[in-house]
Amino acid sequence: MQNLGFAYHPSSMEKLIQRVQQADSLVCVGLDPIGADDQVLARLHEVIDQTAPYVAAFKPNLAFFLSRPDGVNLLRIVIDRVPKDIPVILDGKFGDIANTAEHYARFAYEVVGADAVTVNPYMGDDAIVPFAQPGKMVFVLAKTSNKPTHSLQDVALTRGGYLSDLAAGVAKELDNQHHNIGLVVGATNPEALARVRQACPDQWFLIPGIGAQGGDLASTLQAGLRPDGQGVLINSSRAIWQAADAGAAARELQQQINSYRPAVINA
Ligand SMILES: O=c1ccn([C@@H]2O[C@H](COP(=O)(O)O)[C@@H](O)[C@H]2O)c(=O)[nH]1
Repeated sequence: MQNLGFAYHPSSMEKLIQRVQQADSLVCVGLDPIGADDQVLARLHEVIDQTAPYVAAFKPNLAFFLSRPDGVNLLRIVIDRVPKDIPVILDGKFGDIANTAEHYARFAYEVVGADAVTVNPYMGDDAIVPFAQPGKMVFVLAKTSNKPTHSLQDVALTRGGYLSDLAAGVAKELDNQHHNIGLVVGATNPEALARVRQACPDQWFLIPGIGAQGGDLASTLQAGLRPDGQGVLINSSRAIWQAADAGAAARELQQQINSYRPAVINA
C-alpha cells in the first residue's frame, strides 16, 4: 500500500469492490420494511441472513425506519446484523447546507454505522462534500427512477442535455477530488442511463427501479454496465421483501444479472 504520509482509510469503494468480486454479485438488497412493528425486526433479520450470500450491498431506506417507533434504534440493530464485509448504503437522500449535512453525516456514519449514503444534489456540492469522508461512499441522485408530471431533472438545458446531466457532472467533478462518489440512476429510463454512463464512464451507479417499478433488467445492464462487467448495483427492495424465500429471490436476481454480464462485456 502506498504511504501517503497520513492515516490511510480503506474506502467503502474498496469494500464494495472486494465484496462484488468475492460474492460475484451486483445485487443490492433494499431493506424497506413493511408490516407490523412487533414482527418487522424478525423479518429484517431473516431477509439479511438469507440474502447475504448473494449480495454486494444492502440499502436500508431511512423513511421506512423513521416511520416506526424507536426507528433509529431499529436501523442501528439492522445495520449491525449485516456481515461486516458487506457495505450498507443508507438511502436517506440527504441534502442540506453544509453544517446541517455534517450532522446528517454523523447520524449516518457514527450513530447507525452505514458505509455509504444517498444524497440529493439540488442544494449544491457543499451539501454533498460533508458525506464524502475517508472510508465512506456517496451516491448522488442524478436521474431517478420515478416519472413525475413536472420533472426538474428533465428540464432541457440551452447548452444541450438535461438538468440530470448537470447533476451527473457535479458527481463526476466531486469524484475527481474525493474518489468515493457514485450516482443514483434509475432503471426505468435506459436511454438516460446510457447517457449518464457515457458522461461518467468509471463511477459506480446505484440503480433502483427494476421489478415493482417496471425497469427492464437486460436494457438496464446494457446501458449501465462498464466494460469490465462491474460499476452497477442493481437494487431490489419490495420484490425481495415480499418473496416467500428471500434468499432464493436474491440468488435468482444475482444469476440473472450475471448471465448478462459476459454477453455485455463481449458485445
Ligand atoms: O431513483 C430512485 C432512488 C431511490 N429509490 C429507492 O429505491 C427503492 C426501490 O424499491 P423497489 O421496491 O425495488 O421499487 C426504494 O427504497 C426507493 O425509495 C428509487 O426507487 N428510485
